[in-house]
Amino acid sequence: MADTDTIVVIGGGIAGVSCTETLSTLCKNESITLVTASPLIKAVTNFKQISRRLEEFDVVENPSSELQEAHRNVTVLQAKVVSIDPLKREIVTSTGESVPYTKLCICTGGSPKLIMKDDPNVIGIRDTESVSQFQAKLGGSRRVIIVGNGGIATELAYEIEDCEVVWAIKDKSISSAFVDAGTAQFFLPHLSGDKKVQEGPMKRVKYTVKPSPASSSESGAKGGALGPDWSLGIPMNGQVQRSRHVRVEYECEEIWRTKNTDWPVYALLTNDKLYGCDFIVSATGVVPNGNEFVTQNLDLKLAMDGGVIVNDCMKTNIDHIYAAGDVCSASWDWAPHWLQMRLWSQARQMGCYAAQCIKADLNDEAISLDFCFELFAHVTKFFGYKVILLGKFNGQGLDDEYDILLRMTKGVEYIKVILKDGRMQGAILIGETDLEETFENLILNQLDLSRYGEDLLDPGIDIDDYFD
Ligand SMILES: Cc1cc2nc3c(=O)[nH]c(=O)nc-3n(C[C@H](O)[C@H](O)[C@H](O)COP(=O)(O)OP(=O)(O)OC[C@H]3O[C@@H](n4cnc5c(N)ncnc54)[C@H](O)[C@@H]3O)c2cc1C
Ligand SMILES: NC(=O)c1ccc[n+]([C@@H]2O[C@H](COP(=O)([O-])OP(=O)(O)OC[C@H]3O[C@@H](n4cnc5c(N)ncnc54)[C@H](O)[C@@H]3O)[C@@H](O)[C@H]2O)c1
Repeated sequence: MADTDTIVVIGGGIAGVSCTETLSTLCKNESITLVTASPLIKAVTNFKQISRRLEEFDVVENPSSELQEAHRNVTVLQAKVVSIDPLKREIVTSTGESVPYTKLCICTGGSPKLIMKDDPNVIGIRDTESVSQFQAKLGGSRRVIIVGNGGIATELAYEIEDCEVVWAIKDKSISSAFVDAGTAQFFLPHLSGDKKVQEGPMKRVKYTVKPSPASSSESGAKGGALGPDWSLGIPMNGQVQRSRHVRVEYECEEIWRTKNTDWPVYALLTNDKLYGCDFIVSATGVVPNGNEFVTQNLDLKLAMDGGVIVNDCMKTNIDHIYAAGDVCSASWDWAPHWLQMRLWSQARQMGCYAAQCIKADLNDEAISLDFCFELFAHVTKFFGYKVILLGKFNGQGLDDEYDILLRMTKGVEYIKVILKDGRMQGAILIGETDLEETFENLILNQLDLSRYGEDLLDPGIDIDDYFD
């Protein structure tokens, strides 16, 4: 049970845990209570900075006792929060327990935005439980349809084996939530045939689930979102031995489904094609759990995407209440080369920064926006390749008034640079290019690169020598 001077954090995902750990270090004399619906909580381990902005780390799911043991001023309460009373400054859990707070940080994540809720033939993937459900269904399947064109769909299209895959996308090219049509071309050969054999170690974050006696979450609440490398070590095999092949249906949506004796479900696409399949994966994005606590009492302002609006101090519109991670919408004036994407790295950064803001607030100190929000930087892996996205990597917000430099070696690497008025605005680096550090600097320092022209990507020139 929390005492009266407690900072409360809601949510045991990466945002909530990062916030709690940072608070514990910064505010040694305060007590901190993490209230989470899930029995397991996330932890970042082996954190390494692979460049100034790109982070490498492993992620584990631990029993909450480990957090309490490591941080003496932290108490973890496994409970679902059902309401927040900003006047009494307390939260109430589903078991009726109330916990007072001095400061509160909402880190309740998001929920999969499914094309059809409550249809057993349509599943989404968010947490460990939903992956188990997916694996079990896939094991007995001959054909699945993937709907959606973002991170999850891209990973599944690569990972699923021994099962026919139909990938139905609204766009003209695959993986459009991350890359443009030109870059997607580089990945197309990997939709069929053997998977890429990894050469050497990958600079990439890793996800591990530690076995724990605890298994069910409170009141059916979902666990934290899966993250980096969630699919590694998770066999994704169907029931028919066959070589990998993904059939992509472009520019269509799934509009209607029915049952039949041959297949558990038939899906009609807007291009008039009808596919029978065993089940449909809806990998169609995330809705922030922003409105979960909105009541007459708690008029939390939400953005158009459903996220809780936060300012550059991670504060919501309600006094003493902060938000971080997938649940929030960053509503400050973004730096020219930053954008919000609901990603693991941003959830961690926002959680840590929210803690710094809370500490500053408690001590009446000023705080300025953390430098991690100066440049968008994401490292991931698609189709077996390391993928690094920097700055305005797709020319976002540049109104098509930019130049593109490209370098591509089929099956090895793909480099795309976005330039405006000769200055680098963003880049996509696929493969082991080792250009991330130099490009980060070039985006941040806005050096005029006009005189280098295409030499900028000439493989015969050691670009580091130019700029370091
Ligand atoms: C399949 C998958 C793969 C992904 N892969 C990547 C990747 O490769 N790279 C990457 O950067 N990002 C990836 N992401 C995104 C990343 O996982 C999320 O952006 C990040 O984990 C969000 O963290 P969070 O703490 O904000 O929210 P969450 O992880 O969703 O955590 C929310 C927490 O709040 C708790 N909660 C919710 N409501 C309540 C309540 N009322 N009371 C108490 N507790 C509550 C939940 O139980 C949970 O513990 C992936 C996501 C998925 C689903
Ligand atoms: N490697 C990575 O970095 C990685 C991997 C997996 C997931 N994630 C993150 O996890 C979260 C969830 O992943 P996700 O793939 O579900 O979301 P996403 O936001 O990456 O992609 C959602 C996709 O679904 C499409 N879509 C939306 N509604 C649709 C509809 N009705 N019909 C057809 N298509 C529709 C969108 O156009 C978009 O292409 C995201 O925040 C994502 O960034 C990241």
